Amino acid sequence: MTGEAQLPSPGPADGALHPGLWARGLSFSYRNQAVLREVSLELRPGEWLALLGPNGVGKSTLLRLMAGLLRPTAGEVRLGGERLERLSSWTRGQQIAFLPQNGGYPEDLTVEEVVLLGRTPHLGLLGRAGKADAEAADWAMTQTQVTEFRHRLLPTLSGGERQRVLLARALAARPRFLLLDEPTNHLDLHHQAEFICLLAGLRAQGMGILTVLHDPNLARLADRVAFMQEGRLMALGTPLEVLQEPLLQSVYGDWVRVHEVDGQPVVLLGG
Ligand SMILES: Nc1ncnc2c1ncn2[C@@H]1O[C@H](COP(=O)(O)OP(=O)(O)OP(=O)(O)O)[C@@H](O)[C@H]1O
Repeated sequence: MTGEAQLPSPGPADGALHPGLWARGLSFSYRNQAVLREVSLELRPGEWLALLGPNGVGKSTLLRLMAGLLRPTAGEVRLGGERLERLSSWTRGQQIAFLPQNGGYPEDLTVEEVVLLGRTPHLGLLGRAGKADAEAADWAMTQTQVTEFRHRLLPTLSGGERQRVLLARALAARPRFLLLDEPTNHLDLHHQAEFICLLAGLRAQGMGILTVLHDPNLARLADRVAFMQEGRLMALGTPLEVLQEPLLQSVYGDWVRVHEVDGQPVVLLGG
């Protein structure tokens, strides 16, 4: 575990040194409320990085900054060495897909049409979807098991079904980096397990995935875990390094217990 992340020095070789999506010294305020303070972390290609922390510490804000949807008040985000704001929104959208926590959704489009919206950054000026776009949407619907709903409107789906459709929309862009804010909300245990398998397949294809989660027992399945508290990165490392009882108790209270089972941390409430 590295504790508070060190700022790597910038330079012309950044792209080679940091092929991932790299936040460096990020600070952010909403009006006068400082929400993030000097956060540095890199989402590497092919890894699953889980971001944990209590409510309101700035996790969603960090994801929005890394997606280029907010501008930092200090620090920067780089994609393969290039500053995010130097890239066009098309290029950004092709490379980084973002699933918001409570994003709205179009109520009058079918599942298939919503998933195709994920292809927008790849469409030309005329905005017409072609064969490659249809294939990418089909692939995304298959991955998230929503093909059977393809002709239904979103309001007619259950919360978990809709969550999978919105994940499919993000996947349809076939991005290099996928930023998911509480993607397992509404998912039953079966679909959580399917989601974990899906992430394994995507990582094998080189996709870097950053998920905000509240369940440490899901986060322990990630390659690395980042832990935030009060706008700062408190810990970054393997699940075993980060999911330690003293850290979790200091943040969540004494009722949190961490047991090691087969070399894995298992987090329980009470007893
Ligand atoms: N648009 C906004 N305007 C003003 N303040 C905001 C805005 N969005 C978030 N905040 C505040 O910024 C802080 C961080 O919010 P953020 O949503 O990033 O936290 P979070 O860690 O994702 O929380 P949670 O786990 O509850 O989703 C909170 O205090 C929140 O009230």
